[in-house]
Amino acid sequence: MVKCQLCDTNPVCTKTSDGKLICKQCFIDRVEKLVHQCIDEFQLIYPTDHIVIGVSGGKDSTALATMLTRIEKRWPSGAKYTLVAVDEGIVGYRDKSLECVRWLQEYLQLPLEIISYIETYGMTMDEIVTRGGKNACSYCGVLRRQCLEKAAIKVGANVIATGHNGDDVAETVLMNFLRGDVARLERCKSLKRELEREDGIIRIKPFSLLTQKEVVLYAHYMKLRYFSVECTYAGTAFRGNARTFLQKTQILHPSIIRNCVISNEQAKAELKKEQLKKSQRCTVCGMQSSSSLCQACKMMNELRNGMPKIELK
Ligand SMILES: Nc1ncnc2c1ncn2[C@@H]1O[C@H](COP(=O)(O)OP(=O)(O)OP(=O)(O)O)[C@@H](O)[C@H]1O
Repeated sequence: MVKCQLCDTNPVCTKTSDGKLICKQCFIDRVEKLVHQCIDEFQLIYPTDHIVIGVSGGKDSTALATMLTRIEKRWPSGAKYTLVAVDEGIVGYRDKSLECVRWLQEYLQLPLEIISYIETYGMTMDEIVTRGGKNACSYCGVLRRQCLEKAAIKVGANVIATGHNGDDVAETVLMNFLRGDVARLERCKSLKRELEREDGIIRIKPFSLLTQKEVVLYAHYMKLRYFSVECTYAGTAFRGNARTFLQKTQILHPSIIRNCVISNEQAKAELKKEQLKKSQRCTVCGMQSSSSLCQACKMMNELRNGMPKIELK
């Protein structure tokens, strides 16, 4: 039996990105320390925070909620946590993944808030798709983001934590870079805590420096129950290219994900005045918006009037 290079006791289970052969227990300990260090170094969590963790039932957010709960026990910060799940109304997909969310709530014993598109917008995602419009992900991205904010406001939270991992962030950085979208590159900086909006809701991505592989292994070794089926409406044309490139290159250079995230973090963007959108309140729903009508209200109006501007693929 080859023994773990860290504890010299248990059998080896995996190889770290810096080439160490380690056991299951040391792996769990190592990634929890990495995420704790990231939270600490970039001051992502304050003792007075009430954090809602966006949980979809998928591997990333299931691992995130589990890890934040364990980190809080190992290195108490005093922050408070609530799970929030958005039910987009996708039959055969979200209803199944919500079963995993309910399992997670039992397992972690945290409060859970479920917010749905039907109660918020009067339409399910399935219905939005039948009414046509841009590609489904564009609608879902805007509406889900707003639902998470509404739920955070409802429970009195000031922070939203999501399970985006290093691969997700690096894909977004690469896509924005290839599109030449400097304003978006600036916005996808994931390792700084700053008041993004006037209503005080802060967004944090504590898994930004973990690779997808590390998250999957963590969820596996921790025996977490999660839903691994891809969304019925997933459309990933451009993102898919960035993903394939990063995954292929990562085999030869394991540190590229981390390097990509950190390089973008440290790069100083030259933003033109017109790229800096001033935030105001939507005149219809009152949520934060860059114009007098928020993107969610605009989309819902178009859908209700049968004139979606965005094509569904
Ligand atoms: N329906 C939802 N309800 C609440 N939070 C969500 C929901 N969908 C996504 N999120 C949040 O946004 C993050 C990124 O979502 P994305 O759709 O890119 O899925 P993912 O990378 O596969 O993550 P996961 O494995 O957690 O589903 C998730 O980790 C989660 O924190």
